[in-house]
Amino acid sequence: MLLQLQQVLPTYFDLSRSLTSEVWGKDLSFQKGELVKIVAPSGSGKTSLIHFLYGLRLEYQGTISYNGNASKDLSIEEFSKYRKSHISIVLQDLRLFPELTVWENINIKRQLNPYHPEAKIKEMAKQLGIDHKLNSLCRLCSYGEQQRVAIIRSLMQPFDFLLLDEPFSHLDNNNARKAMDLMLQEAKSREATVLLADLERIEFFPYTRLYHL
Ligand SMILES: Nc1ncnc2c1ncn2[C@@H]1O[C@H](COP(=O)(O)OP(=O)(O)OP(=O)(O)O)[C@@H](O)[C@H]1O
Repeated sequence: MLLQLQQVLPTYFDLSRSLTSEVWGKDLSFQKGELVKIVAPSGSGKTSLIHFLYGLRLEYQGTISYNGNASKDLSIEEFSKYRKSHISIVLQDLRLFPELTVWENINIKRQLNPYHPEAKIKEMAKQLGIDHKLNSLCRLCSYGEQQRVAIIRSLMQPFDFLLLDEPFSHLDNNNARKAMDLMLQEAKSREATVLLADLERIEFFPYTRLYHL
């Protein structure tokens, strides 16, 4: 399993951005199992990069390919089918269903392509300290609780790549570490690559490769 970025640059960035960035405009490839940290100050394009990698937006020049297949060459349906088994994500804005419960939000994702049995939802919720919220509507949960819901939801499917956009921004260090441990354990069991884009302050991600955006 291989992820390659070739000369990727948002169409709305000046070419000069690739002179200072270790990612924009560069050729990079990531193998299965790598832990990649992308340090990205606000405004450097962190969310843009994560959206491009997940195929949510295509306003970039250059090529992003999974296993040699350029994602821009796939139709929306083809890429969405590919993601269901190969790429999972925690988006910065989470995109939970506010009118569904915590349990429902997680289980909807699980049912699309189950990697874990239903019982795992409760187990993970307990591990991250939100088991008492399983029957609450998501819109009534704090943002930090919702971040943990999005994290657990991302672990319900099979994946080779886990994309994380500031997943711990509303968590205290203790809860962030627990969430990180769970994600690392899940990634390891799938031999998956984790790509974490965040501000400098995440100290405890045991990255194998580090880039400045
Ligand atoms: N579609 C677009 N068209 C034009 N400019 C855009 C577009 N999307 C993002 N930008 C601009 O690109 C820059 C990077 O945006 P992005 O959201 O990727 O940053 P970020 O690094 O994730 O920031 P933050 O950490 O503050 O969330 C910003 O200045 C933003 O206004």
